[in-house]
Amino acid sequence: MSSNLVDLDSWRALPAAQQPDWPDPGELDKVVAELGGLPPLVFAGECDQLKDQLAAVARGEAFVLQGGDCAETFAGATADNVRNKLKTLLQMAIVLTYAGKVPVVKIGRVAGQFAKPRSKSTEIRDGVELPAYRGDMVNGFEFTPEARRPDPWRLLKAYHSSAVTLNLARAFTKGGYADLRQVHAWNQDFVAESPAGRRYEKLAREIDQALAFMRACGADPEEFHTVEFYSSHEALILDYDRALTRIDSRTGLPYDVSAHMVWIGERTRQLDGAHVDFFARIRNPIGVKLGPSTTPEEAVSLVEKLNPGNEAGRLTFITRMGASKIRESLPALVKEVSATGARVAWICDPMHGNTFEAPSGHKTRRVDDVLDEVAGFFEVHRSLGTHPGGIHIEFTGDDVTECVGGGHEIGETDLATRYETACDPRLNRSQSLDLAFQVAELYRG
Ligand SMILES: O=C[C@H](O)[C@H](O)COP(=O)(O)O
Ligand SMILES: C=C(OP(=O)(O)O)C(=O)O
Repeated sequence: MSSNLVDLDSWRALPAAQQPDWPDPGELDKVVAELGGLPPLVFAGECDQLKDQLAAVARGEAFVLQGGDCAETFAGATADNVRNKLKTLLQMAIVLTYAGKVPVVKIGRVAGQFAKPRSKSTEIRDGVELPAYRGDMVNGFEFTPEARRPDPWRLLKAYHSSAVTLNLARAFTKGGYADLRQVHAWNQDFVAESPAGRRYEKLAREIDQALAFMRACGADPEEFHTVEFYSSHEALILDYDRALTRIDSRTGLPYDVSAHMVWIGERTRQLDGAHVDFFARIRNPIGVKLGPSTTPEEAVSLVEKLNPGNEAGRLTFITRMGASKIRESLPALVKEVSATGARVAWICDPMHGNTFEAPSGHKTRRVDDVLDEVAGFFEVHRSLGTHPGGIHIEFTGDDVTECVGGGHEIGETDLATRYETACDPRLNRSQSLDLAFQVAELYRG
């Protein structure tokens, strides 16, 4: 067995946070063996293409739009859901590209985002205590002992749901749906009812005119007809991502081919932990979430462990500080990491530091806080002369009522109207477009 493969299992000797308490390890072994024989979901060469694009992001030449569900569900792997999510991502990307005048790297939180770290390992309702829901990859959302019992066979279902989702995403992005001539079509069901939709429609008309002019000049580049779209998820359940880690036939190097990009979450980025060890050995572009408690020394140590060769595009820091903390917590991290000469892309997750519980008991976020954290992210990087490289958001293409505020002024008492998330509150389509317009203005400066 090559040294790479042997190294790939060294994480098993280290503490691994947030792992399910599988009732029967023997069943897990059977699932892992079966997963290990299944085809890759992505090609290592595509991972390298994304790495090149993230290198451009780190140089300030491109901008990341990374987003999707907080937690994907097996039931959500449908054509309508994938199309609606993609449609919103494409609309946001168009706004950023046209209004922000910057190439946009489109990465979905899709086709693998089926596992969730939790603040508490159990949940109590009316005196009944059950294991917390950890995502469809682990257990069921229903509050029953049967549903909440971790089931390793769900790992296989997560693989197949990921394959279905990725297949749909590839079909939509390469098969004409993402053609720029659809720029109005993506908005048809939206424009009348939403201020953001009407604002988008004005921009779409300008784009149409620009496209007509380009065609009249004889220009009709392929980039107008398809888009590059990449998959990503938090590689939380290491048995899943290890089983889908394969040696690339071109380079002899290991890639986690469950997705183009994977990231380490805020709760699993321990320097001496299993996740950092595993991530240090795969060659994908990788991300690490950094919360307000991150010290500059930790950030520098993460660079040293995860990208000792200072490979361009390899490492992205996804900061999730909270609107009230970003302006004080981010500068020292950026300064210290930049002082080492590390080639790191910095993107902002304006969601996870801004969660609170509404009086109704729903977890929610204020759109104003989301917008303010992104503004703070740009302010810090502009003041330091570094690059605000992108945003990482939880959104849906549906008109859910999960985050308060935005163009439709959703109030805390409206949350129950259409609260559908399996874990954390997501921006709805209108709120997502509002965010894209603000980011475009911030990017232009
Ligand atoms: O998405 C991130 C985490 O999985 C989530 O915020 C945890 O939620 P909890 O604090 O309700 O466990
Ligand atoms: C769990 C997540 O975020 P964090 O690790 O930053 O809490 C997430 O992005 O789903």
